[in-house]
Amino acid sequence: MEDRIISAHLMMEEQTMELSLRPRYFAEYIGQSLAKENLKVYIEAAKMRNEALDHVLLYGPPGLGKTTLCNIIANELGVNMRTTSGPAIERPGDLAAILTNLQEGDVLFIDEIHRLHRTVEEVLYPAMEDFVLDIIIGKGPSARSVRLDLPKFTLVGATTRVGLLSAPLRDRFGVISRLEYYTIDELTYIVSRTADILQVQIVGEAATEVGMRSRGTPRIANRLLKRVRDFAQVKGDGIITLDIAKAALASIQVDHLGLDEIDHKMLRAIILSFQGGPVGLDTIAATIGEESQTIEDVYEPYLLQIGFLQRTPRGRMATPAAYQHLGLPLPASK
Ligand SMILES: Nc1ncnc2c1ncn2[C@@H]1O[C@H](COP(=O)(O)OP(=O)(O)OP(=O)(O)O)[C@@H](O)[C@H]1O
Repeated sequence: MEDRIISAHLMMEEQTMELSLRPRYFAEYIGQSLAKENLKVYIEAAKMRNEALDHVLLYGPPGLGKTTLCNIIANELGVNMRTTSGPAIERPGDLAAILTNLQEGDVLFIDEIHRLHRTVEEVLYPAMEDFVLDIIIGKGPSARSVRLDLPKFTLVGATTRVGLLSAPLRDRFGVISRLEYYTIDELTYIVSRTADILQVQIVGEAATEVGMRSRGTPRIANRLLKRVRDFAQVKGDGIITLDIAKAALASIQVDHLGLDEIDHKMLRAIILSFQGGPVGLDTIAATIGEESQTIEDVYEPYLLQIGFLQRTPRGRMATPAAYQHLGLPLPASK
């Protein structure tokens, strides 16, 4: 019981920390210039017309700042943001309750929107398009449909899997933005900014080192920084130097490209157990004991991005660069 209370307390601490690290306005949101500049225009235009912003779909790998960007959209519009997620809305009635509680102009954020139930999705179509809700009252022959007007709201959907969105849902978003991996410079800046907020001193080279190993992802950059800070506190004098950063990152098994134990296990499995592939995702998942979905959403996109993995119709293949990174000899046939 006590453990549960402590872990709940820790979770709250973690969440509060997360909130304070989140940029609140565009000016603090680093990178993603294409998405950001376009959104600024659409927001400005919507404000000038005194209208709700068109619905926005944000997609890209986890941790790139979709939730953060949605927060910023709401802040810049000066409206409230309601947050929910695809799997949390179990029945059409749940969605109806959320929609009828919105105020004019509000932003409704649906994370993992690709996981909406089909029946819920159908309620969402007229809500997005005409701001109405069609609800069925009663059952059998006496059932009738009642139409309710909804306040004009902006739906911001986030997904790591845009391909899984049904075409009718995707087509109802007026703005579709893809978030990209961040550059090392951007991540260095994010690390320095977070260090400032956490009131920890970090030398420039150490910030770059953490940035370089963050797989292009701010959430990972912030997580690594917190771990490096622990090492600096316990093993050093609290200041994060390059040496401390390198030693800490080596201890937590994050290599110089940001690959961790699971990336290594996955690449080794493809190379050593399946001669470099092609091998199916489920087979890889079973071999290394990870969920296929986690591999597909979290690990694979970065390995594809850095050219260590290739997706072919017959499965995943390790590239020569992956062999080289792991120090494994390339077979003559490759
Ligand atoms: N552009 C940015 N500048 C500074 N910090 C950022 C930026 N984008 C994200 N972050 C930080 O990274 C963390 C993760 O961002 P966020 O939760 O928005 O990611 P996400 O893409 O919504 O992930 P998920 O889709 O998995 O929820 C946040 O703590 C935020 O502080």
